Order: sequence, then C-alpha cells, then structure tokens
Amino acid sequence: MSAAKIPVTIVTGFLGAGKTTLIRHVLENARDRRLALVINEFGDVGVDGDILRACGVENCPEENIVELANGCLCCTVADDFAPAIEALLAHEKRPDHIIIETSGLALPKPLIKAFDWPAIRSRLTVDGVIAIIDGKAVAEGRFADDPDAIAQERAEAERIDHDNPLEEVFEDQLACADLVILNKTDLLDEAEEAQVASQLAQGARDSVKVVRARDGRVDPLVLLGLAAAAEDDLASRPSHHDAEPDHDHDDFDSFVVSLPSVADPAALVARLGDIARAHDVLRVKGFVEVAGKPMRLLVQGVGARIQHHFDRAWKPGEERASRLVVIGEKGLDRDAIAAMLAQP
Ligand SMILES: Nc1nc2c(ncn2[C@@H]2O[C@H](COP(=O)(O)OP(=O)(O)OP(=O)(O)O)[C@@H](O)[C@H]2O)c(=O)[nH]1
Repeated sequence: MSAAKIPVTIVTGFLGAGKTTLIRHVLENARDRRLALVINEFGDVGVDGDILRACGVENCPEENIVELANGCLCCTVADDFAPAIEALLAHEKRPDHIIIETSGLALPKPLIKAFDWPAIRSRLTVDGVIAIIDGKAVAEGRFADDPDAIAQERAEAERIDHDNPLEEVFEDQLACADLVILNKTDLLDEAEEAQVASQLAQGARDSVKVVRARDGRVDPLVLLGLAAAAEDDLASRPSHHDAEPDHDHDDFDSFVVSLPSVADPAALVARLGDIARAHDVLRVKGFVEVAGKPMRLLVQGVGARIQHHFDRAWKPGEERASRLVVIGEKGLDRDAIAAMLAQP
C-alpha cells in the first residue's frame, strides 16, 4: 500500500502575507491528518520554522518539520529538496500530507517543475498551490501603482511586463494558484475588500476561487485535498519568467542585524516603523531579548506595520540573542539601517 502519491500543498504569497499564520492554523485544526512541513525562507534566521515548531502539534512532530534556509527550493532540488523529501518519506509513520511554505519572494512555477523529477513525481503530487495575499498591501497599491490601469492593460493584453520585481513576484504567485486567500480582511473596509477581491480574481486563473480570511483562519478541509495535480498543467500557469530558462534572485536583498538586549520594546517597534518608512523595508522579523524578561519577544514587520508579542520563554541553555532579519529590494542601505537600530 505504498503506491499512492502523497499530496503536497504549496503555500505561496508575498513577504508577510500570512503564510506561516495560515499553516499554523492548519496544523492546529488538521484533525487526525498526519502532516509534514517543508519551510523555505529568504534570509538565514529560521523564524518561521521556530514559530511552527512552537505549536507542538501531535500530528506534526518536530521531526516532520524541515527547514531549507536561504536558497531557492527549485534551484536546490538535487541537493536539498529531494533529500529532505526522502527523509520525510523514510519516517516510520509516513505523512498523509506535506505542506511546503515557500519564501515570500519565490516564484512558485519553478518549484512545481521540480515535481517532474522522476524521483519526486513517482511519489508526490502537487495537491494545490495556495496563494495567500496581504489584502491591505494590495489595497495600498504596493504591487501595482495604479490597479485600474493594470486591469485595463490586462484586458487588452494576455500578459504584460512591468519590470517591477515586487509586482512580478506577486503576479506570478497569484497566476499560479489553485486557490487564493485574501487575508488581513480586518485591515480593510467593505469597499476595499470588494475591490481587492475583484483585482485578485482578475489576476488569478479562470475559475480559481478567492476566499476571504483573517489571520489565515481557513478550514483545512477547504485548503487541503484540491487534487489539482499542478505538475500536470504547468502550461496553464503563466509566469513573467516563462521566456527565461533560468531565474535569478538578485532583485531582493536581506541581512541580519544583531542587537544588544532591548530595554524598551515600544521604542524599538517605533524605530522599526521609522526605518521601514525611510528605507522602504519590505519585511523585518526575528526574536529579541528584552532586559529582565524570561520570555523572548517575537517582532514582525510587514512594511511599516510592526507587530510584537512574547511568544515563549527562553529555553535553558538557549542563546538569548536579539537578531532581526531585514528584507527589501536590492540596494537596501544596510549601514544606515544598522546605525538607526543601534541608537540607544
Ligand atoms: N492584521 C492582521 N495581521 C495578520 C493577519 N495574518 C497575519 N498577520 C500578521 O502579519 C505578519 C506576517 O505574518 P506571517 O504569517 O509571518 O507571514 P509570512 O507570509 O509567513 O511571512 P514571510 O515568511 O516572511 O514571507 C505577522 O505579524 C502576523 O501576525 C491578518 O489577517 N490580519
């Protein structure tokens, strides 16, 4: 009874859209389905894996959570991805379903192509590609300067090239999806929500549904079991990079800043907001040590919207370091950002 292919759900979505939050919700509501996770992050601080391991869910034990840091899954199929899958499938209790969290900057199509590798194709199938969208970022026009003009252009031409890396990644993710989650609806009013939903429906393939959500709260029954076999219909998933045999990852940049122990988390959060505005930072995340606190502070910024909470106690023997990964478009001024963060 080993012949059935294991379904794999690929969760894509731009930086900070809510992929980890959605997967956390799936883990906590998966009922008796045995899950495994493969997490690919941009930047070398394993924040997402750490958050998901902290869930401590019985049907997704720690050995079923694999992090493939820093690198594009599709470019490291032989070295990283295939061995990671082998290891997951070798477990005594094989997973019923595998979820892959791609990096927010990943183009999903090359990853799906990896499922054509014989060793992978014979054992796995892509159950579905889920694109989770930061509704507020779309409403603010982060991915398109003028959504109406883009919609108009799209009506006239099948595919348009913008040469805007943010927009290209966003559109590729949307156009590859079997299901779109319009997330962060709590930050939208009714009119914005309707406008964003219609914009997403236009960018997605025909008959792909747009489901509205807050904090990624979508029933796993809706997310898993789409049976899309995406590896078999790649041609229907347009990409800005179809013409290029290779893709590079040079449009974006990330670096890690280490901080001394923080005395005033509110001041840090305010400063991170200022930095994001001044330097057009796309994403900040990491764990911070707050003086005198036994808990570590999880700090998450998406654009200038910064959230923070104490997520768990530092473990005995764990290094109490404050490290933040900062991600933006190429040309981020590391020195200026580090200097702003270092201010007392
Ligand atoms: N207001 C609001 N915040 C949300 C919602 N969903 C997620 N967030 C917050 O958005 C931030 C980013 O969420 P993540 O789940 O880490 O996003 P991600 O897509 O995994 O991020 P990357 O892996 O860095 O690309 C976190 O601070 C979340 O708490 C939502 O529906 N509403």
